[in-house]
Amino acid sequence: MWFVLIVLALGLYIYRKIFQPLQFWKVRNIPYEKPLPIVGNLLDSILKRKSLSEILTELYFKYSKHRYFGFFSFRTPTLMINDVDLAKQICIKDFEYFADHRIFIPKGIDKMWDKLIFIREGAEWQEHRKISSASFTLGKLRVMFSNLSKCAQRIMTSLHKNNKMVTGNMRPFIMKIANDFTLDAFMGIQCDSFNDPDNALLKVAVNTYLNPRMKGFLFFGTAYNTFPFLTKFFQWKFFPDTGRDFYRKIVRETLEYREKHNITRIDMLHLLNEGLLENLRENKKDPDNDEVQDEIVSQLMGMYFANFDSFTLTLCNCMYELALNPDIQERLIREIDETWANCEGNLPHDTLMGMTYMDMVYKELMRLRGNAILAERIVTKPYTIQPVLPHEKPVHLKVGQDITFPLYSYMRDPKFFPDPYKFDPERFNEENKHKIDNRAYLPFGEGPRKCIAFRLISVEIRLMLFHLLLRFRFVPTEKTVIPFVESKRHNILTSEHGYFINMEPRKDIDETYF
Ligand code: HEM
Repeated sequence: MWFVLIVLALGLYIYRKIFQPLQFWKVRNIPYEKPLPIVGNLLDSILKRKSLSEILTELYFKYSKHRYFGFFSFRTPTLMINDVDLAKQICIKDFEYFADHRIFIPKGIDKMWDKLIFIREGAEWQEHRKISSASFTLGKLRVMFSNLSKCAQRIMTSLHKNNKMVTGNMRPFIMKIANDFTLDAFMGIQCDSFNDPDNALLKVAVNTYLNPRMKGFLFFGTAYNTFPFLTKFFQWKFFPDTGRDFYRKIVRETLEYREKHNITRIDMLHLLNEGLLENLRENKKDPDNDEVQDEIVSQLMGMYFANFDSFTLTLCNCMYELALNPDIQERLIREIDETWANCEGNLPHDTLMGMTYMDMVYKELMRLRGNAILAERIVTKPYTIQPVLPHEKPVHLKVGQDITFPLYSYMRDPKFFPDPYKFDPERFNEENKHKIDNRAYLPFGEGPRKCIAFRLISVEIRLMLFHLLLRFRFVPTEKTVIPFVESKRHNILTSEHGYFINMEPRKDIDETYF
Protein backbone atom coordinates (compact mmCIF):
# COMPACT_ATOMS: atom_id res chain seq x y z
CA MET A 1 0.00 0.00 0.00
CA TRP A 2 2.71 2.46 1.05
CA PHE A 3 4.72 1.43 -1.94
CA VAL A 4 1.82 2.20 -4.31
CA LEU A 5 1.28 5.58 -2.66
CA ILE A 6 4.96 6.47 -2.95
CA VAL A 7 5.05 5.46 -6.62
CA LEU A 8 1.89 7.49 -7.29
CA ALA A 9 3.27 10.53 -5.47
CA LEU A 10 6.54 10.23 -7.36
CA GLY A 11 4.69 9.84 -10.65
CA LEU A 12 2.60 12.91 -9.91
CA TYR A 13 5.70 14.89 -8.95
CA ILE A 14 7.50 13.90 -12.19
CA TYR A 15 4.41 14.70 -14.23
CA ARG A 16 4.05 18.13 -12.63
CA LYS A 17 7.73 18.99 -12.82
CA ILE A 18 8.64 17.50 -16.19
CA PHE A 19 5.61 16.88 -18.38
CA GLN A 20 3.04 19.45 -17.33
CA PRO A 21 5.29 22.46 -18.13
CA LEU A 22 5.52 21.18 -21.71
CA GLN A 23 1.82 22.01 -22.13
CA PHE A 24 2.42 25.66 -21.30
CA TRP A 25 1.88 27.08 -24.80
CA LYS A 26 -0.68 24.47 -25.83
CA VAL A 27 -3.10 25.38 -23.04
CA ARG A 28 -2.71 29.02 -23.98
CA ASN A 29 -3.48 28.27 -27.61
CA ILE A 30 -0.30 29.87 -28.84
CA PRO A 31 1.61 28.34 -31.78
CA TYR A 32 4.69 26.65 -30.41
CA GLU A 33 7.56 24.37 -31.25
CA LYS A 34 7.04 20.95 -29.67
CA PRO A 35 9.53 20.55 -26.83
CA LEU A 36 11.26 17.55 -25.27
CA PRO A 37 11.24 16.99 -21.53
CA ILE A 38 13.98 18.90 -19.65
CA VAL A 39 15.87 20.19 -22.73
CA GLY A 40 12.86 21.91 -24.30
CA ASN A 41 13.77 23.04 -27.83
CA LEU A 42 17.51 23.03 -27.20
CA LEU A 43 18.44 19.43 -27.90
CA ASP A 44 20.36 20.29 -31.11
CA SER A 45 22.26 22.98 -29.26
CA ILE A 46 23.12 20.67 -26.35
CA LEU A 47 24.33 17.99 -28.74
CA LYS A 48 26.31 20.64 -30.67
CA ARG A 49 24.46 19.78 -33.84
CA LYS A 50 23.32 23.35 -34.41
CA SER A 51 24.25 26.77 -33.13
CA LEU A 52 21.64 28.63 -31.10
CA SER A 53 21.39 31.23 -33.88
CA GLU A 54 20.61 28.47 -36.40
CA ILE A 55 17.89 26.99 -34.20
CA LEU A 56 16.25 30.36 -33.61
CA THR A 57 16.49 31.46 -37.22
CA GLU A 58 15.00 28.22 -38.56
CA LEU A 59 12.05 28.70 -36.23
CA TYR A 60 11.80 32.40 -37.03
CA PHE A 61 11.19 31.48 -40.67
CA LYS A 62 9.04 28.45 -39.83
CA TYR A 63 6.67 30.69 -37.85
CA SER A 64 6.98 33.66 -40.19
CA LYS A 65 3.19 33.96 -40.55
CA HIS A 66 2.95 34.53 -36.80
CA ARG A 67 3.93 37.59 -34.80
CA TYR A 68 5.07 35.38 -31.93
CA PHE A 69 5.43 31.72 -31.05
CA GLY A 70 6.18 29.63 -27.97
CA PHE A 71 9.67 28.25 -27.39
CA PHE A 72 11.16 26.29 -24.50
CA SER A 73 14.59 27.23 -23.28
CA PHE A 74 15.09 24.04 -21.29
CA ARG A 75 11.95 24.05 -19.10
CA THR A 76 11.46 27.80 -19.28
CA PRO A 77 8.73 28.82 -21.72
CA THR A 78 9.71 31.97 -23.57
CA LEU A 79 7.61 33.90 -26.05
CA MET A 80 9.63 34.50 -29.23
CA ILE A 81 8.75 37.80 -30.80
CA ASN A 82 8.91 37.43 -34.59
CA ASP A 83 7.32 40.71 -35.48
CA VAL A 84 9.61 43.72 -35.36
CA ASP A 85 6.73 46.14 -34.67
CA LEU A 86 5.66 44.11 -31.67
CA ALA A 87 9.31 43.99 -30.53
CA LYS A 88 9.46 47.76 -30.71
CA GLN A 89 6.19 48.12 -28.84
CA ILE A 90 7.47 45.90 -26.02
CA CYS A 91 10.92 47.49 -25.82
CA ILE A 92 9.90 51.14 -26.13
CA LYS A 93 6.23 52.09 -25.96
CA ASP A 94 5.18 49.50 -23.36
CA PHE A 95 8.57 49.26 -21.67
CA GLU A 96 7.10 49.67 -18.18
CA TYR A 97 5.44 46.23 -18.55
CA PHE A 98 8.72 44.60 -19.62
CA ALA A 99 11.28 46.52 -17.61
CA ASP A 100 13.70 43.76 -16.53
CA HIS A 101 16.12 41.25 -17.99
CA ARG A 102 16.35 37.60 -17.02
CA ILE A 103 18.46 37.22 -13.92
CA PHE A 104 20.24 33.95 -14.92
CA ILE A 105 21.70 33.22 -11.48
CA PRO A 106 19.33 33.13 -8.50
CA LYS A 107 19.86 36.20 -6.35
CA GLY A 108 22.20 36.04 -3.37
CA ILE A 109 24.72 33.52 -4.75
CA ASP A 110 27.07 35.95 -6.48
CA LYS A 111 26.83 39.38 -4.85
CA MET A 112 28.97 41.01 -7.56
CA TRP A 113 26.76 39.57 -10.28
CA ASP A 114 23.61 40.81 -8.54
CA LYS A 115 24.91 44.38 -8.76
CA LEU A 116 25.36 44.41 -12.55
CA ILE A 117 23.20 46.89 -14.47
CA PHE A 118 22.09 44.10 -16.78
CA ILE A 119 20.72 42.12 -13.84
CA ARG A 120 19.34 44.87 -11.65
CA GLU A 121 15.61 45.31 -11.50
CA GLY A 122 13.02 48.05 -11.13
CA ALA A 123 13.86 51.30 -9.38
CA GLU A 124 17.33 50.03 -8.45
CA TRP A 125 18.12 49.40 -12.12
CA GLN A 126 16.88 52.88 -13.02
CA GLU A 127 19.10 54.50 -10.40
CA HIS A 128 22.22 52.59 -11.43
CA ARG A 129 21.60 52.83 -15.17
CA LYS A 130 21.46 56.61 -14.65
CA ILE A 131 24.76 56.62 -12.75
CA SER A 132 26.56 54.46 -15.30
CA SER A 133 25.03 56.13 -18.36
CA ALA A 134 26.93 59.28 -17.47
CA SER A 135 30.14 57.47 -18.47
CA PHE A 136 28.84 56.63 -21.93
CA THR A 137 27.51 59.93 -23.25
CA LEU A 138 28.95 61.39 -26.45
CA GLY A 139 30.44 64.26 -24.44
CA LYS A 140 32.26 61.90 -22.04
CA LEU A 141 33.45 59.73 -24.91
CA ARG A 142 34.95 62.78 -26.59
CA VAL A 143 36.81 63.56 -23.38
CA MET A 144 37.95 59.95 -22.94
CA PHE A 145 38.98 59.72 -26.59
CA SER A 146 42.45 61.15 -26.15
CA ASN A 147 43.24 58.41 -23.61
CA LEU A 148 41.78 55.76 -25.88
CA SER A 149 43.83 57.10 -28.77
CA LYS A 150 47.08 57.18 -26.81
CA CYS A 151 46.39 53.68 -25.60
CA ALA A 152 45.72 52.38 -29.14
CA GLN A 153 48.97 53.96 -30.38
CA ARG A 154 50.95 52.58 -27.46
CA ILE A 155 49.65 49.06 -28.17
CA MET A 156 50.44 49.43 -31.87
CA THR A 157 53.96 50.61 -31.17
CA SER A 158 54.55 47.59 -28.97
CA LEU A 159 53.06 45.35 -31.63
CA HIS A 160 54.74 46.83 -34.65
CA LYS A 161 58.21 47.06 -33.10
CA ASN A 162 59.57 44.08 -34.97
CA ASN A 163 57.66 44.74 -38.19
CA LYS A 164 56.92 41.03 -38.43
CA MET A 165 53.98 39.16 -39.84
CA VAL A 166 51.51 38.14 -37.12
CA THR A 167 50.17 34.72 -37.84
CA GLY A 168 48.01 31.99 -36.27
CA ASN A 169 44.67 32.18 -34.50
CA MET A 170 43.92 35.87 -34.00
CA ARG A 171 41.65 35.34 -31.02
CA PRO A 172 44.30 35.00 -28.28
CA PHE A 173 46.25 37.73 -30.00
CA ILE A 174 43.34 40.20 -30.06
CA MET A 175 42.54 39.20 -26.48
CA LYS A 176 45.87 40.73 -25.46
CA ILE A 177 44.98 43.95 -27.24
CA ALA A 178 41.54 43.85 -25.57
CA ASN A 179 43.09 43.37 -22.15
CA ASP A 180 45.61 46.20 -22.48
CA PHE A 181 43.12 48.49 -24.13
CA THR A 182 40.33 47.87 -21.60
CA LEU A 183 42.56 48.25 -18.54
CA ASP A 184 44.08 51.46 -19.84
CA ALA A 185 40.84 52.92 -21.13
CA PHE A 186 38.78 52.03 -18.05
CA MET A 187 41.27 52.46 -15.21
CA GLY A 188 44.45 54.04 -16.57
CA ILE A 189 46.41 50.86 -15.86
CA GLN A 190 49.07 50.19 -18.45
CA CYS A 191 50.20 46.70 -19.24
CA ASP A 192 52.07 45.33 -22.22
CA SER A 193 50.74 41.86 -22.93
CA PHE A 194 52.76 41.43 -26.14
CA ASN A 195 56.13 41.85 -24.52
CA ASP A 196 55.04 40.49 -21.15
CA PRO A 197 52.46 37.77 -21.85
CA ASP A 198 52.75 36.39 -18.31
CA ASN A 199 51.62 39.59 -16.63
CA ALA A 200 49.27 39.06 -13.70
CA LEU A 201 46.57 41.31 -15.13
CA LEU A 202 46.18 39.24 -18.29
CA LYS A 203 46.31 36.00 -16.34
CA VAL A 204 43.60 37.08 -13.92
CA ALA A 205 41.49 38.40 -16.78
CA VAL A 206 41.70 35.12 -18.64
CA ASN A 207 40.99 33.09 -15.51
CA THR A 208 38.18 35.34 -14.37
CA TYR A 209 36.42 35.71 -17.67
CA LEU A 210 37.32 32.66 -19.67
CA ASN A 211 37.37 29.83 -17.16
CA PRO A 212 35.44 26.75 -18.26
CA ARG A 213 32.48 27.67 -16.12
CA MET A 214 32.34 31.05 -17.80
CA LYS A 215 32.60 29.50 -21.23
CA GLY A 216 29.58 27.37 -20.55
CA PHE A 217 27.84 30.21 -18.83
CA LEU A 218 26.03 31.81 -21.70
CA PHE A 219 24.66 28.46 -22.68
CA PHE A 220 23.87 27.28 -19.21
CA GLY A 221 22.65 30.72 -18.23
CA THR A 222 19.28 29.33 -19.06
CA ALA A 223 20.06 26.23 -17.04
CA TYR A 224 20.83 28.41 -14.02
CA ASN A 225 17.37 29.78 -14.40
CA THR A 226 15.75 26.45 -15.01
CA PHE A 227 17.52 24.48 -12.32
CA PRO A 228 18.14 27.07 -9.59
CA PHE A 229 18.55 24.34 -6.96
CA LEU A 230 21.72 23.12 -8.75
CA THR A 231 23.11 26.64 -8.81
CA LYS A 232 22.36 27.05 -5.13
CA PHE A 233 23.69 23.65 -4.22
CA PHE A 234 27.00 24.11 -6.07
CA GLN A 235 27.14 27.86 -5.34
CA TRP A 236 27.99 28.54 -9.01
CA LYS A 237 29.26 32.06 -9.34
CA PHE A 238 29.82 34.14 -12.44
CA PHE A 239 32.80 35.97 -10.98
CA PRO A 240 35.25 33.74 -9.09
CA ASP A 241 36.23 35.12 -5.67
CA THR A 242 39.92 35.32 -6.65
CA GLY A 243 39.11 37.65 -9.56
CA ARG A 244 36.86 39.78 -7.34
CA ASP A 245 39.56 40.15 -4.67
CA PHE A 246 42.17 41.02 -7.29
CA TYR A 247 40.03 43.75 -8.85
CA ARG A 248 39.01 45.04 -5.43
CA LYS A 249 42.68 45.56 -4.65
CA ILE A 250 43.37 47.28 -7.97
CA VAL A 251 40.41 49.62 -7.64
CA ARG A 252 41.27 50.52 -4.05
CA GLU A 253 44.95 51.15 -4.84
CA THR A 254 44.23 53.15 -7.99
CA LEU A 255 41.66 55.37 -6.26
CA GLU A 256 44.03 55.92 -3.31
CA TYR A 257 46.94 56.73 -5.63
CA ARG A 258 44.87 59.23 -7.58
CA GLU A 259 43.69 60.91 -4.40
CA LYS A 260 47.17 61.07 -2.89
CA HIS A 261 48.72 62.57 -6.03
CA ASN A 262 45.74 64.72 -6.89
CA ILE A 263 45.29 63.08 -10.29
CA THR A 264 42.09 63.42 -12.27
CA ARG A 265 41.92 61.10 -15.23
CA ILE A 266 38.54 61.02 -16.96
CA ASP A 267 37.90 57.32 -17.43
CA MET A 268 35.34 54.70 -16.37
CA LEU A 269 36.80 54.36 -12.88
CA HIS A 270 36.70 58.10 -12.27
CA LEU A 271 33.22 58.57 -13.71
CA LEU A 272 31.72 55.61 -11.87
CA ASN A 273 33.31 56.70 -8.61
CA GLU A 274 32.06 60.26 -9.00
CA GLY A 275 28.58 59.08 -10.01
CA LEU A 276 28.27 56.74 -7.04
CA LEU A 277 29.60 59.24 -4.53
CA GLU A 278 27.23 61.87 -5.86
CA ASN A 279 24.34 59.45 -5.59
CA LEU A 280 25.25 58.55 -2.02
CA ARG A 281 25.55 62.19 -1.06
CA GLU A 282 22.12 62.84 -2.55
CA ASN A 283 20.73 59.95 -0.52
CA LYS A 284 22.64 61.11 2.57
CA LYS A 285 24.53 57.82 2.90
CA ASP A 286 28.08 57.25 4.12
CA PRO A 287 30.35 57.13 1.06
CA ASP A 288 33.22 55.41 2.84
CA ASN A 289 32.00 51.86 3.12
CA ASP A 290 32.94 48.64 1.38
CA GLU A 291 29.63 48.65 -0.44
CA VAL A 292 30.74 51.62 -2.57
CA GLN A 293 34.00 49.92 -3.44
CA ASP A 294 32.17 46.72 -4.28
CA GLU A 295 29.69 48.64 -6.37
CA ILE A 296 32.53 50.10 -8.45
CA VAL A 297 34.34 46.77 -8.58
CA SER A 298 31.30 44.87 -9.79
CA GLN A 299 30.40 47.48 -12.43
CA LEU A 300 34.00 47.58 -13.63
CA MET A 301 34.23 43.79 -13.66
CA GLY A 302 31.01 43.57 -15.63
CA MET A 303 32.10 46.22 -18.09
CA TYR A 304 35.60 44.86 -18.29
CA PHE A 305 34.16 41.45 -19.16
CA ALA A 306 31.72 42.88 -21.73
CA ASN A 307 34.47 44.95 -23.29
CA PHE A 308 37.16 42.26 -23.22
CA ASP A 309 34.89 39.70 -24.81
CA SER A 310 32.85 41.75 -27.26
CA PHE A 311 35.83 43.83 -28.40
CA THR A 312 37.86 40.65 -29.06
CA LEU A 313 35.11 38.90 -30.98
CA THR A 314 34.01 41.94 -32.96
CA LEU A 315 37.55 42.74 -34.02
CA CYS A 316 38.22 39.08 -34.94
CA ASN A 317 35.01 38.95 -36.98
CA CYS A 318 36.00 42.19 -38.65
CA MET A 319 39.47 40.88 -39.56
CA TYR A 320 37.88 37.77 -41.01
CA GLU A 321 35.45 39.72 -43.21
CA LEU A 322 38.10 42.15 -44.42
CA ALA A 323 40.56 39.35 -45.17
CA LEU A 324 37.92 37.66 -47.30
CA ASN A 325 36.88 40.89 -49.00
CA PRO A 326 40.14 42.49 -50.16
CA ASP A 327 38.34 45.17 -52.24
CA ILE A 328 36.50 46.39 -49.17
CA GLN A 329 39.72 46.28 -47.13
CA GLU A 330 41.67 48.26 -49.75
CA ARG A 331 39.00 50.94 -49.94
CA LEU A 332 39.02 51.23 -46.17
CA ILE A 333 42.83 51.42 -46.11
CA ARG A 334 42.72 54.26 -48.66
CA GLU A 335 40.27 56.18 -46.51
CA ILE A 336 42.38 55.56 -43.40
CA ASP A 337 45.62 56.69 -45.09
CA GLU A 338 44.00 59.87 -46.39
CA THR A 339 42.45 60.66 -43.02
CA TRP A 340 45.74 60.08 -41.21
CA ALA A 341 47.62 62.28 -43.67
CA ASN A 342 45.06 65.05 -43.27
CA CYS A 343 45.07 65.00 -39.49
CA GLU A 344 48.86 64.97 -39.29
CA GLY A 345 49.15 62.19 -36.78
CA ASN A 346 46.55 63.47 -34.37
CA LEU A 347 43.24 61.78 -35.04
CA PRO A 348 40.30 63.65 -33.46
CA HIS A 349 37.20 61.78 -32.28
CA ASP A 350 34.85 63.52 -34.71
CA THR A 351 37.15 62.84 -37.67
CA LEU A 352 37.23 59.12 -36.89
CA MET A 353 33.49 58.94 -36.37
CA GLY A 354 32.89 61.02 -39.49
CA MET A 355 34.74 58.63 -41.84
CA THR A 356 32.14 57.59 -44.40
CA TYR A 357 33.44 54.22 -45.51
CA MET A 358 34.55 53.21 -42.00
CA ASP A 359 30.99 53.93 -40.88
CA MET A 360 29.53 51.71 -43.63
CA VAL A 361 31.92 48.86 -42.79
CA TYR A 362 31.26 49.10 -39.06
CA LYS A 363 27.48 49.13 -39.44
CA GLU A 364 27.52 46.14 -41.77
CA LEU A 365 29.89 44.35 -39.42
CA MET A 366 27.47 44.82 -36.54
CA ARG A 367 24.59 43.57 -38.68
CA LEU A 368 26.28 40.42 -39.91
CA ARG A 369 28.77 39.70 -37.15
CA GLY A 370 27.57 41.52 -34.02
CA ASN A 371 27.90 39.13 -31.08
CA ALA A 372 24.38 39.30 -29.66
CA ILE A 373 22.04 36.62 -30.97
CA LEU A 374 19.08 37.61 -28.87
CA ALA A 375 17.74 40.01 -26.29
CA GLU A 376 15.24 39.13 -23.62
CA ARG A 377 12.81 40.66 -21.16
CA ILE A 378 10.70 39.60 -18.21
CA VAL A 379 7.09 40.74 -17.87
CA THR A 380 7.02 43.07 -14.88
CA LYS A 381 3.31 44.04 -14.98
CA PRO A 382 0.45 41.95 -16.40
CA TYR A 383 0.09 42.69 -20.10
CA THR A 384 -2.15 41.68 -22.98
CA ILE A 385 -0.94 41.41 -26.55
CA GLN A 386 -3.98 42.49 -28.49
CA PRO A 387 -4.87 40.55 -31.64
CA VAL A 388 -3.89 42.12 -34.97
CA LEU A 389 -3.92 39.21 -37.41
CA PRO A 390 -7.17 37.32 -38.19
CA HIS A 391 -6.02 34.10 -36.48
CA GLU A 392 -4.90 35.83 -33.26
CA LYS A 393 -6.63 35.97 -29.87
CA PRO A 394 -5.61 38.22 -26.95
CA VAL A 395 -2.52 36.83 -25.20
CA HIS A 396 -2.48 37.50 -21.46
CA LEU A 397 1.05 37.60 -20.09
CA LYS A 398 1.63 37.18 -16.36
CA VAL A 399 4.40 38.77 -14.30
CA GLY A 400 7.60 36.75 -14.66
CA GLN A 401 6.87 35.54 -18.20
CA ASP A 402 10.02 35.31 -20.29
CA ILE A 403 10.15 37.10 -23.68
CA THR A 404 12.87 36.68 -26.34
CA PHE A 405 13.75 38.80 -29.38
CA PRO A 406 15.80 36.89 -31.98
CA LEU A 407 17.90 39.89 -33.04
CA TYR A 408 20.20 37.76 -35.18
CA SER A 409 17.23 36.41 -37.16
CA TYR A 410 15.73 39.88 -37.80
CA MET A 411 19.05 40.89 -39.30
CA ARG A 412 19.11 37.77 -41.53
CA ASP A 413 15.63 38.29 -42.92
CA PRO A 414 15.81 39.02 -46.69
CA LYS A 415 12.67 41.15 -46.47
CA PHE A 416 14.76 43.62 -44.45
CA PHE A 417 18.25 42.89 -45.78
CA PRO A 418 18.38 41.44 -49.32
CA ASP A 419 21.03 38.71 -49.73
CA PRO A 420 21.38 38.78 -45.94
CA TYR A 421 24.44 36.52 -45.55
CA LYS A 422 26.59 38.74 -47.79
CA PHE A 423 28.99 41.15 -46.11
CA ASP A 424 28.03 44.26 -48.02
CA PRO A 425 28.83 47.70 -46.57
CA GLU A 426 27.04 49.25 -49.58
CA ARG A 427 23.76 48.67 -47.74
CA PHE A 428 24.77 51.68 -45.67
CA ASN A 429 25.98 54.00 -48.46
CA GLU A 430 24.43 57.41 -49.06
CA GLU A 431 22.02 56.06 -51.64
CA ASN A 432 20.89 52.97 -49.70
CA LYS A 433 21.05 53.89 -46.05
CA HIS A 434 17.53 55.34 -45.94
CA LYS A 435 16.26 51.88 -47.00
CA ILE A 436 17.59 50.29 -43.81
CA ASP A 437 14.66 49.30 -41.64
CA ASN A 438 15.65 50.37 -38.14
CA ARG A 439 12.99 48.14 -36.61
CA ALA A 440 15.09 45.16 -37.73
CA TYR A 441 18.60 46.60 -37.38
CA LEU A 442 19.10 45.89 -33.67
CA PRO A 443 22.66 44.74 -32.91
CA PHE A 444 22.47 46.41 -29.50
CA GLY A 445 18.84 45.75 -28.58
CA GLU A 446 16.27 48.50 -28.18
CA GLY A 447 14.67 50.94 -25.75
CA PRO A 448 15.75 51.96 -22.24
CA ARG A 449 17.49 48.58 -21.75
CA LYS A 450 19.51 48.94 -24.95
CA CYS A 451 23.23 48.24 -24.60
CA ILE A 452 24.64 51.03 -22.47
CA ALA A 453 27.99 50.92 -24.30
CA PHE A 454 26.91 50.99 -27.96
CA ARG A 455 28.74 54.28 -28.53
CA LEU A 456 31.86 53.22 -26.66
CA ILE A 457 32.32 49.97 -28.54
CA SER A 458 31.72 51.75 -31.83
CA VAL A 459 34.57 54.18 -31.06
CA GLU A 460 36.87 51.42 -29.79
CA ILE A 461 36.45 49.11 -32.79
CA ARG A 462 36.85 51.90 -35.33
CA LEU A 463 39.88 53.29 -33.52
CA MET A 464 41.68 49.97 -33.24
CA LEU A 465 40.81 49.04 -36.82
CA PHE A 466 42.15 52.40 -37.96
CA HIS A 467 45.50 51.82 -36.25
CA LEU A 468 45.79 48.18 -37.29
CA LEU A 469 45.11 48.94 -40.94
CA LEU A 470 47.56 51.83 -40.93
CA ARG A 471 50.29 49.23 -40.47
CA PHE A 472 48.90 45.83 -41.50
CA ARG A 473 46.78 44.03 -44.06
CA PHE A 474 44.60 41.08 -43.10
CA VAL A 475 44.95 38.07 -45.41
CA PRO A 476 43.41 34.60 -45.33
CA THR A 477 45.69 31.58 -44.86
CA GLU A 478 45.27 27.92 -45.80
CA LYS A 479 43.82 27.42 -42.29
CA THR A 480 41.08 30.03 -42.73
CA VAL A 481 37.76 28.19 -42.83
CA ILE A 482 35.57 29.59 -45.62
CA PRO A 483 32.67 30.21 -45.41
CA PHE A 484 32.30 31.35 -41.81
CA VAL A 485 31.02 28.61 -39.50
CA GLU A 486 29.30 29.80 -36.35
CA SER A 487 30.23 28.19 -33.07
CA LYS A 488 27.84 25.60 -31.73
CA ARG A 489 29.47 25.82 -28.33
CA HIS A 490 28.76 29.46 -27.54
CA ASN A 491 25.60 31.45 -27.30
CA ILE A 492 27.17 34.50 -28.83
CA LEU A 493 28.27 34.84 -32.42
CA THR A 494 31.79 33.55 -32.80
CA SER A 495 33.64 31.25 -35.17
CA GLU A 496 33.62 27.48 -34.67
CA HIS A 497 37.15 27.18 -36.07
CA GLY A 498 38.99 30.16 -34.63
CA TYR A 499 40.26 33.10 -36.64
CA PHE A 500 43.26 32.00 -38.69
CA ILE A 501 44.22 35.19 -40.46
CA ASN A 502 47.65 36.64 -41.21
CA MET A 503 48.43 40.22 -40.35
CA GLU A 504 51.01 41.27 -42.92
CA PRO A 505 53.00 44.44 -42.23
CA ARG A 506 52.14 46.87 -45.03
CA LYS A 507 54.95 47.65 -47.44
CA ASP A 508 53.15 50.71 -48.76
CA ILE A 509 53.18 52.76 -45.57
CA ASP A 510 54.72 56.17 -45.54
CA GLU A 511 57.16 55.94 -42.60
CA THR A 512 57.04 59.70 -42.12
CA TYR A 513 53.58 59.19 -40.66
CA PHE A 514 55.02 57.57 -37.56
C1 HEM B 1 29.84 44.41 -29.95
C2 HEM B 1 29.65 44.68 -28.70
C3 HEM B 1 28.35 44.59 -27.95
C4 HEM B 1 27.13 44.12 -28.33
C5 HEM B 1 26.74 43.52 -29.69
C6 HEM B 1 26.23 44.30 -27.21
C7 HEM B 1 24.89 43.95 -27.22
C8 HEM B 1 24.06 44.12 -26.15
C9 HEM B 1 22.67 43.74 -26.14
C10 HEM B 1 21.91 43.10 -27.31
C11 HEM B 1 22.17 44.06 -24.93
C12 HEM B 1 20.73 43.83 -24.45
C13 HEM B 1 19.90 44.99 -24.92
C14 HEM B 1 18.42 44.82 -24.70
O1 HEM B 1 18.03 44.04 -23.84
O2 HEM B 1 17.65 45.50 -25.41
C15 HEM B 1 23.23 44.66 -24.15
C16 HEM B 1 23.07 45.15 -22.88
C17 HEM B 1 24.11 45.67 -22.13
N1 HEM B 1 25.39 45.88 -22.54
FE1 HEM B 1 26.14 45.45 -24.37
N2 HEM B 1 26.92 44.87 -26.18
C18 HEM B 1 28.22 45.07 -26.58
C19 HEM B 1 29.23 45.63 -25.83
C20 HEM B 1 29.12 46.08 -24.55
C21 HEM B 1 30.19 46.67 -23.77
C22 HEM B 1 31.60 46.91 -24.30
C23 HEM B 1 29.70 46.97 -22.55
C24 HEM B 1 30.36 47.63 -21.36
C25 HEM B 1 31.46 48.31 -21.40
C26 HEM B 1 28.30 46.57 -22.55
C27 HEM B 1 27.45 46.75 -21.48
C28 HEM B 1 26.11 46.40 -21.49
C29 HEM B 1 25.23 46.58 -20.35
C30 HEM B 1 25.64 47.14 -18.98
C31 HEM B 1 23.97 46.13 -20.75
C32 HEM B 1 22.71 46.10 -19.88
C33 HEM B 1 21.93 47.37 -20.05
C34 HEM B 1 20.72 47.43 -19.13
O3 HEM B 1 20.20 46.39 -18.74
O4 HEM B 1 20.29 48.55 -18.82
N3 HEM B 1 28.00 46.05 -23.77
N4 HEM B 1 24.37 44.68 -24.91
